[in-house]
Amino acid sequence: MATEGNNLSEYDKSTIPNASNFRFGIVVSEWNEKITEGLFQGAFEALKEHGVVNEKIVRWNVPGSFELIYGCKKMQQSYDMLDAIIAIGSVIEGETKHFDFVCEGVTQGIKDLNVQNDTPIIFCVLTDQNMQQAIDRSGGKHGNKGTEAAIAAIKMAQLRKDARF
Ligand SMILES: Nc1c(NC[C@H](O)[C@H](O)[C@H](O)CO)[nH]c(=O)[nH]c1=O
Ligand SMILES: CC(=O)[C@@H](O)COP(=O)(O)O
Repeated sequence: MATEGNNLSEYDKSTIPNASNFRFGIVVSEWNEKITEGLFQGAFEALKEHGVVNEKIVRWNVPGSFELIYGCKKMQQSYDMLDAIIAIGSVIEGETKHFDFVCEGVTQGIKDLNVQNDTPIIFCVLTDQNMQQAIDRSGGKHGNKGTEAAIAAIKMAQLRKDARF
């Protein structure tokens, strides 16, 4: 298992650019709220650790992970000064195939937004078989995917800035 043996929150802090001049958006799904709030806290704290002030972080909530697509699209359109956006969700498998369609839909939708628009969107959507797997990846024994997503957002913001010249 890719995450097994690794910790989502561990990284070499010396390799991360100073993010104090970047602005970030975070769109958070309200489904499995305890998980998504844990992911948000991981992302928020990592951004702050690398110099981002509260005023440079915009948060919107959406009902579920499928709505992350529309929420991120509108954030791209509404805030052209954002350097990157983080999409946070937690999809947990149930009895039916709905899990498959939600996961595939949000994956493809966020991919499309990255292709069609210039503000990068980081995919911080957990797709777990059960609640324990989600707990383990949102501040539990495997670390916090929100932290990983924040670092990815900083790196992509820097790449986007460098690519302009
Ligand atoms: N079962 C989960 C959902 N389902 C809801 C969908 O995301 C969507 O809000 C609904 O189909 C209306 O369009 N969402 C999650 O984020 N996590 C789940 O486990
Ligand atoms: C990902 C989902 O929508 C899923 O949790 C819904 O559960 P079920 O498949 O049992 O209806």
